[in-house]
Amino acid sequence: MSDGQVSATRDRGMSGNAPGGNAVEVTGLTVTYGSTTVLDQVDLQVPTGAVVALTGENGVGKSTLLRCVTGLQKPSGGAVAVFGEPPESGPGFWRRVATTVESPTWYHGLTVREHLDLVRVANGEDPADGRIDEVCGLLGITGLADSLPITLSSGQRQRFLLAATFVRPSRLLVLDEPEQRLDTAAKRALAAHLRDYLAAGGTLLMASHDEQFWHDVGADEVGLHRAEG
Ligand SMILES: Nc1ncnc2c1ncn2[C@@H]1O[C@H](COP(=O)(O)OP(=O)(O)OP(=O)(O)O)[C@@H](O)[C@H]1O
Repeated sequence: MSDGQVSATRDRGMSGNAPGGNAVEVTGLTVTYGSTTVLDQVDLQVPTGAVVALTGENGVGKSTLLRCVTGLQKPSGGAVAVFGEPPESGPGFWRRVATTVESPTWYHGLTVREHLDLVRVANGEDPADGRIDEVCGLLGITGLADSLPITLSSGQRQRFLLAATFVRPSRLLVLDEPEQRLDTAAKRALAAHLRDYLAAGGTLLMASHDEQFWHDVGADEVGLHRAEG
């Protein structure tokens, strides 16, 4: 491969033939921007119920890979399957997959709580069933319920983004550096929540620069590497 291309290396053991099948299966994924190849023939399997952390230097293509997995970006080549189907194959996809890969646009004038109510209702769930309170509690944003998103600090906004993701029903979480901008206690709480999500049968694919964090979540590391010249 030439400079600017990457390969994926599984640094810890992970079978591509899990009994429950693969929640995510990426085969020969290639992404080019003009004459620059960012991802070149990348393969990745995330077995159902597993947790994988994509790691690697800035610009190596982690977010690009995650966008392709969620169907938010069309690859130049290769194939992606999520629970056996191409991503974004219909509204049902977003009932199974929740992601922070693209930040949503917030509605001016709606509070944190009102946004979370909206997400819950749009997904056919009861906003008063206690789930929002539970998620806000674990992320430490209960006291921000009446705040407008524009008034939040960067770390508070990250907690809010995670909350809006966690109140959606999902079987697969695709998270882009979920630990970013969080303080130490919030990172620990987030890691504990993600472990609970996995214990309940969920699958997690994330990008992360924080080794302690992805160790705490119990992730298998898959390193993306720029190829030598
Ligand atoms: N729309 C675009 N047009 C051109 N190049 C792009 C575009 N989006 C991303 N890139 C390039 O693709 C490469 C991979 O970007 P990506 O955001 O996937 O990296 P990353 O591994 O997630 O980086 P970081 O660790 O900094 O978040 C970078 O060199 C980036 O400049």
